Amino acid sequence: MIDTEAAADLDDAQREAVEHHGGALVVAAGAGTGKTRTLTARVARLVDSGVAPELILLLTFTRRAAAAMTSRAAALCENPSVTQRMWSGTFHAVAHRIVAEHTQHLGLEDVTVLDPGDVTDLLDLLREEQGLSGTEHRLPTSQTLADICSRAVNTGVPTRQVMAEQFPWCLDHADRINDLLKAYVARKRARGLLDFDDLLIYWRALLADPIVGDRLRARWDWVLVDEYQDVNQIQVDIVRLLRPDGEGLTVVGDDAQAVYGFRGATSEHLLHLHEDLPGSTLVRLERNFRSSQQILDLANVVRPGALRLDLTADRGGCGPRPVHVQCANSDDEAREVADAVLAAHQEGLDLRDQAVLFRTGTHSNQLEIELRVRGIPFHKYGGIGYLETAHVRDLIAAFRVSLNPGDEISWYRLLTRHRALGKVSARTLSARLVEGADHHDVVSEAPAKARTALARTLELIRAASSTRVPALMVEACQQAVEPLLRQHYVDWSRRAADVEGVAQAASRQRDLRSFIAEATIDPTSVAGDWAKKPHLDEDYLVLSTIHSAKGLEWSAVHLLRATDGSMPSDMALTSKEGLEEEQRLFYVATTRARDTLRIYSPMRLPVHPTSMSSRHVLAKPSRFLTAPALRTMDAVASAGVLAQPVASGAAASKQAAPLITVPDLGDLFG
Ligand SMILES: Nc1ncnc2c1ncn2[C@@H]1O[C@H](COP(=O)(O)OP(=O)(O)OP(=O)(O)O)[C@@H](O)[C@H]1O
Repeated sequence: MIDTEAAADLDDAQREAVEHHGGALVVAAGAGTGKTRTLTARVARLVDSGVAPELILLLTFTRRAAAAMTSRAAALCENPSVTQRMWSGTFHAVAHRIVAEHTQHLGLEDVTVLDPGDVTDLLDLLREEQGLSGTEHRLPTSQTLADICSRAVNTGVPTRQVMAEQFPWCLDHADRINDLLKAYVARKRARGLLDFDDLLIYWRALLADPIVGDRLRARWDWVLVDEYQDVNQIQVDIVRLLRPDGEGLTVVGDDAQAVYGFRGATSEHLLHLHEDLPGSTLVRLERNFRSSQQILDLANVVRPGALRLDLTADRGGCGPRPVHVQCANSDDEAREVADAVLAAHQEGLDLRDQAVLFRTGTHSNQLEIELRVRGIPFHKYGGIGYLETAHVRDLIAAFRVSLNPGDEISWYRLLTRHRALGKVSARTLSARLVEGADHHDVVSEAPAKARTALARTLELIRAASSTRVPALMVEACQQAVEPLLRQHYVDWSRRAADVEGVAQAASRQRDLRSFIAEATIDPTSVAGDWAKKPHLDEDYLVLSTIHSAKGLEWSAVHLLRATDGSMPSDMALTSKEGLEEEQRLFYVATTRARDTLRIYSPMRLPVHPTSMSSRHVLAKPSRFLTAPALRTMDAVASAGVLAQPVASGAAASKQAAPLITVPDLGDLFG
């Protein structure tokens, strides 16, 4: 037997968590204190002590985290079979596996997962059917309706209350919205379609059933959950149903890093679990192995949350204090960042060990231009969402109709990719295809201009459906979608490699259905894994939203737009919860840095976040940069600020006016 603790290099508190026996274990830990390492070592330790990997379930927040932790645990306990035998994945991926195994119990013929794009397509389709898409009924967008529905389902709060609290402008339409959402639920049930929330609801329902629930509980003796602060109520219920008395349960989290309130998560779940399970043990990790004490001094001041954790740096020595850089405007901010990145690079720090973080994708617009002009390579993560993976989802839609011709939403998606087919025709024709209409008839019912392309698509989909060999099926689907996508996306050349990559990965699968479910559940990471990414040996600067930077670390971190309205985002200013979540994001951002941290506050910003317009407003430094926080930092004025003439009183207030007035050309469009 190998000594897993020694192999994992643990400190006393981490070792206590790894070796814990009996009763539930709640590991409450600050940033950089080795939560991931502790969880991984605990898995390795269990296997090492003779637990069969099949009896362990590891639930994580992303697919990538599950894969990384499983392979690290396998390496630690020198048992490669762990990667195949242990149950691990995101809540949604595991839910899909369980639901797919129990279709009969749930009265489902097949499991078709709707991704968020499919959900809005289905809502669009229902609005059309109910005559609600005309301009006389100005209903909120389908995206807003989907958000209201998901919020209600995840929190158990009725839609009317959700609207009153979070979407007050929708209240005038509450009855119509509720009718539409009822129709949405009925259609999903009738067609066996499951959105992401349904996956969890169905899993919870299976666990709540006395017979099936007992069988499922007996499957795992050990349940370990990462990032527990980000679970929502349904996930809490699932965890509690899996381990009702807490025996064999380990949860790990940090209440100050809960940043998924918009998905119904609340930072309180972590502490509630400890309170609700009297026999549970709470282990606190406060020793930080990532950052210098100077960075932690700031992090400790900005850290919110009920768990009073004070981080202490494990590493000795003294690092530079974080720097607060006051900039004249966003161009000046971009120049300052680029200068600092290049200076550090010249001193030997790789670009990839430096990162620029921001609250929202648009905050890096000016910086991206600056980096291109200066020839600094960069890669941007996060904030891309589903739009960026649309082409991958198009290919997946072709796979889905080949496997299940009753998948109306995927037909609809595929048909709308045909140039001469509008939404109305696509809707009518997809309904015909679902009925099983002859493909020749469907083609003859299409608008004349669309017939040739449609005939070709349907022919290839028929070929794909008629083979059982995954590689042949994938090839036919790829042939079907490529010409459509080439016409549909202006930036096709950028997207082609993703489609090729995903097709190749799909053709290697033995179980195409699971692959499709996984790609539907997590298209960004699936596309990211197979799509063209920078080579590992390439050096590039990382640009990332704070959400996407969670769990990561760099030597140097630059945090953009620390101004009120950007961070906290003005969308969050109206509610206490919203503001608290922004503060947790600020904490996540500051704790990503190992050695240097620079926080930028431009004094004026464009009126519209995406525009390069000449209209600017004055911006105040973020309210999170309180006096105690600033005392832990050095203040620096950017070159742009230093170059400005000193202004005071009335002159200073004039700074709200643009520096250079550009004609707005509005008269041209009168
Ligand atoms: N006992 C230890 N000895 C040395 N280094 C450690 C130890 N535990 C963790 N580390 C290192 O500290 C850093 C942070 O660890 P890890 O990513 O597991 O922390 P975390 O708590 O998940 O962080 P966060 O919540 O901020 O993302 C990593 O570089 C890790 O290798």
